[in-house]
Amino acid sequence: MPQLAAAQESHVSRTPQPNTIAPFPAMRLRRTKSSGALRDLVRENTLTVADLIWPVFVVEGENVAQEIPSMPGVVRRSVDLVVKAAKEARALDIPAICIFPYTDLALKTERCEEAWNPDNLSNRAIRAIKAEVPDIAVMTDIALDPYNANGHDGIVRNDEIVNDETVAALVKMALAQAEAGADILGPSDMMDGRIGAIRTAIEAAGHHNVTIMSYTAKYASAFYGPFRDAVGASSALKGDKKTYQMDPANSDEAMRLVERDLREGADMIMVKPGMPYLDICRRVKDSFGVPTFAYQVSGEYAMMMAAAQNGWLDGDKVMAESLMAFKRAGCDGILTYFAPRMARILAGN
Ligand SMILES: NCc1[nH]cc(CCC(=O)O)c1CC(=O)O
Repeated sequence: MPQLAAAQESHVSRTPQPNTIAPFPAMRLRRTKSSGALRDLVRENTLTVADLIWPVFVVEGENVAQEIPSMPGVVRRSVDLVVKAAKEARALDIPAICIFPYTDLALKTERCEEAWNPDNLSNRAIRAIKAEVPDIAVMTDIALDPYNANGHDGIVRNDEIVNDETVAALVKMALAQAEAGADILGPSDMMDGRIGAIRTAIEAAGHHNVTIMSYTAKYASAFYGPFRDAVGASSALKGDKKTYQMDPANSDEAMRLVERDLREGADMIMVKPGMPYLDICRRVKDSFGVPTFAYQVSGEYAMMMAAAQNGWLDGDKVMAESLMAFKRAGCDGILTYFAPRMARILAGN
């Protein structure tokens, strides 16, 4: 068991002691289910709008909203419309928005220089949001894939994703994002040593309050397919990401990664994808008691939307149930494309 403090939060599960179970009919577990009021009283977890982080896709242009066929209801927005979306999100009390750029093919290179361009699409979006909606937290993604001719999260040399050179590039990318005004940096690259390197660099640059939410337990998953369409990385990617993202068969390894990232300076930990990895969320929360987040990824969103569009599932209900499941699993918050839709329902409209 890692040495970091054991979790004491209310949402940590506790097993009832055997002597609290009375024999039937002294105990009828249906009693506390017998009305809405009673169910409200005994509910163990709550989902609120404060739990939601909204991932949005940014594209060049003005007044542009492009549909993404594999993510019904999600669009790529030009910077002006991203600012508008941030305003809407803030009006709904969504605390954070996360920026993902769709990069023009012409800007994708093998050295990925566009990633740390202070005026790249992502950094322009961050600046524009912070200028007009200063009280929404802006989260970023740190990985080279949107800028990489190879589609990989790291620099590729002789068919290898080279770790240390990639970390140096990620540090430059992180600094440019912090400089643009990002509140939460989200390293999603899965290189070794990146959290420590980024933390050291942003401290040295004076960004003491810039937080890091590490994509710590990020699995090599087939559930990212629609996202890669959304950011235009599907066609670029050669091979797979198994030499850096986690093996879906592993769970102990995730605990080692969490401990490492916390020691290197991560403020918050993320598990990704979400629904197939709720056991990992629970282990992280129980073992470390630190701010724990899950990313309900594009493929999870696409599955639910496809079934709802066919009339096979009730879209609103599966959305709400799936998000509550993250709270039950110990998460403090969820990155979800459903954020505005869920927020509207939580607000009662
Ligand atoms: N490193 C980039 C990144 N950041 C978030 C996602 C996936 C998000 C989603 O599927 O919704 C990915 C894709 C990948 O690793 O291939």
